[in-house]
Amino acid sequence: MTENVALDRRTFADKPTLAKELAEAVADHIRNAIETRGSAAIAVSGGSTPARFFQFLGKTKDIDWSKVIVTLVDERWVDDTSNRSNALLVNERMLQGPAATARFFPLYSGGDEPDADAVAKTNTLLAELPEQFAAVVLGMGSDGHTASFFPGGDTLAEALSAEGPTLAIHAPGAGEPRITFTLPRLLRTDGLYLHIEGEEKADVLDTALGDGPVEDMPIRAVLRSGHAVTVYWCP
Ligand SMILES: O=C1O[C@H](COP(=O)(O)O)[C@@H](O)[C@H](O)[C@H]1O
Repeated sequence: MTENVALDRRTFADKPTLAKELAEAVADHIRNAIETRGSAAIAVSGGSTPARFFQFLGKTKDIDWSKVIVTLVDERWVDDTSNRSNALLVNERMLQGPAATARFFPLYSGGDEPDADAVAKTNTLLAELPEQFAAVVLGMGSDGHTASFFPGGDTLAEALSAEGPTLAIHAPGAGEPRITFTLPRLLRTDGLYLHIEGEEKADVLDTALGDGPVEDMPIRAVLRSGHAVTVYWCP
C-alpha cells in the first residue's frame, strides 16, 4: 500500500467559511496557471456539497475568466435540464456574474447511454484541455466513492488506471450511467482538493485512511496516489 504522507486536513468552523476559503485557494491556482501558462482549467465535482463553493468562486472578480475552462470530474448521464445534472449545478451556481465568460466543457454529450460514440465525442472536446489542471476539487459519497469511482463499478479498475481522459461507468449505487475522468488524468493537476462536510463523511475518510481494498472504498486510490491532497472539512 502506498502511504499518503502528503495529506493536509483542514477544518473550518462552518460551511460558508469553508466555501469562501476553498474558493480563494482555487482562485489562486487559476491566477497562477494563467500567469505561468496563459490559461487555466479546473475540474469540479457535482452532487450537493459544492453549491456554496461554486457561488463564491464564480463571484471572484480578479480573474480573467475568458482564459478559464471549467469542467466536471464526473457526470450523471442526464441532460443539462435534469436536476440530477452536475452541469446544471455548475451553470446555475458558478458560471454567472464574473465567471460567465469562462468556457464550460460538459461531459454529457447526448443520448440515453454513454456508449462508445458518446464517450468518444466527449473525449474529442476534452482534447482541447491543457495538459495540466490548475485545480481539481473532488467530493466523496458516504460509500467512499469519489468522482464516479463507485464500489462495484463495471469499469472501476480501468477508471483508476487508464489515461482516459474519460470513460463510462455503471454501478449499483450510482443512480444513472455515469461518465468520469480517469484518476491518472485527474492527478495531472497543480492543486488536488477533497471537499467534504459533516461528521459522517469525516468518519468515512478516517475509515478510508485505514487498511482495506480500494475496490471497497475507491477514494483510497486518491489517498494512496502519492499526489498531495488537501482536505477541506467542516461539521
Ligand atoms: O454523485 C456524485 O456524488 C459525489 C458526492 O456528492 P454529495 O452530494 O455527497 O456531495 C460527488 O462528488 C460527485 O461529483 C457526484 O457525481
